[in-house]
This record gives sequence, C-alpha cells and structure tokens, in this order.
Amino acid sequence: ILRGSEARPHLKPYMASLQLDGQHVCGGFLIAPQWVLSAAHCIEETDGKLFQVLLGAHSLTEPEPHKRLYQVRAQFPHPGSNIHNNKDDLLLLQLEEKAELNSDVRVLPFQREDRDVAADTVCEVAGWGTTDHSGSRPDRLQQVERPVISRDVCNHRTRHDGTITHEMMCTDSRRKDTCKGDSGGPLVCGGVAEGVVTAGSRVCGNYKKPAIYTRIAPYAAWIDGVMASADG
Ligand SMILES: O=C(O)c1[nH]c2ccc(F)cc2c1NC(=O)[C@H]1C[C@@H]1c1ccccc1
Repeated sequence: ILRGSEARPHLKPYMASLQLDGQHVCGGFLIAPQWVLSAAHCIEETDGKLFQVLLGAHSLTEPEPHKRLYQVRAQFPHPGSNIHNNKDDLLLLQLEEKAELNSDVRVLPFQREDRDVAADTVCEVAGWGTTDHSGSRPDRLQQVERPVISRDVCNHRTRHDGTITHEMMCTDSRRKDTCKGDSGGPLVCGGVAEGVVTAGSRVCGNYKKPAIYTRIAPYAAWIDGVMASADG
C-alpha cells in the first residue's frame, strides 16, 4: 500500500496473508470459515507448493492473541485465469480445517449483485504489500481509501486502453495506491467486498495506470460451485 496508513489492529479480521516458507506473497480474505479468496496470479511462482494462510494477524512477525497459520487443503485458480492478462484473476483456497472465528478472525461478505459500483464511491483496501518505490515491506497491515473510477475513464487509451472488462473495476492511483504484495486482498465498499486486487505486474502510484480489481459479483456462481463441490 503506497501512502496509506497503518490499519487499526484487528479491525479487518477478514484479512489473510498467503505465505510460502514463512514469507508473505499475496493478500486474501476469508469468505467462509474454510475458504479464502485471493488472486490466481499469486500461484505463478509457487511451482506446485501450497500456500499457508495466516489469519488473525496485524503484525506478520509479532505474537498476537488470535494469530494462526492454517494449512491449505486445496487451491482452485479460476479456469479462465492465465499469465498473459488479468482475466478471471481469482484463486479460492480451501483451508485444511474451518478457521476458528473470533474477534480477530471474521468472514467478509462479498457483493452478489452484478452492478457496477458508482464512480467516485470511496472504498478501502488493505495489505502487507510494498509501501514505497524502493519496495519496503511493512510488518504491520496498512490501509488506504481510494475512489472508484468509471470503466470508460479507466479504458481511455492513455490509461488501460480498452483492456478493462465488465468483470473488472478500477480505482484512482494518483499517489495513494495498492502495490506488489497487496494483490488478492479485497476492495471494500460500504462494508462489502466488491473486488479483488489483481496480481498482474503493474506500476503503482501512477495516475495514468489506475489500480485494477476483479469484480466479485460476476463470479458468485463459480465461487458457490467450488465451495459446494469441495465441501461435499
Ligand atoms: O503482489 C502481486 O501483485 C504479485 N503478483 C504475483 C505474481 C506472481 C508471483 F509469483 C507473485 C506475485 C505477487 N506478489 C509478490 O510478488 C510478493 C512477493 C512480493 C511482496 C511484496 C511486498 C511485500 C511482501 C511480498
């Protein structure tokens, strides 16, 4: 998160850190007791290893009352996701067991109505991603508020030039922005997850390249289907 601020500890109890060998790779969030939603690009360099999911955390390193690292039983990248573009950039992770829900670990509802969030709506996004252009990595969860920009503005040829589909949305990236390591985290508007930070490589903090999110509503049926099939 560029030019944001430290989140109030444990006030975003849905936040997850996807880790490999104890290292934060991407964000994610709890959508059900045994399920975390993130971005498919995040598995590109895991060469088949499963993530571990840290829940209940504010600091990535300090001991905290409800902090717990969960093993992942299975990972389900959206079948349409690929390394060449940002399409269908969603990843579902089934935890080895149901997360223990408490004041620091909570499910976040996601939008099921497929309707664009109005431009200028101010949403919030959080993560343990880079906080400056030298690539500093924070220990504690950061957050920032960003206004939604319309798909037409985001698709302008000087911005993302027509690559933003109906299944994507954008927020203004002038100065304050998401950045590497924030991908997979939720864009929260009015207390509901509307988008997932895309994980394709992207310049951060440049107003000419707005932040891109995968809208969640268009994928509600896919999400429900995977959870139902895997839960048995
Ligand atoms: O965050 C992303 O957009 C993104 N997209 C990817 C694609 C492949 C992939 F193998 C990884 C990623 C990845 N995450 C990262 O590189 C994370 C490791 C870097 C990081 C930044 C800040 C703080 C901690 C760790």
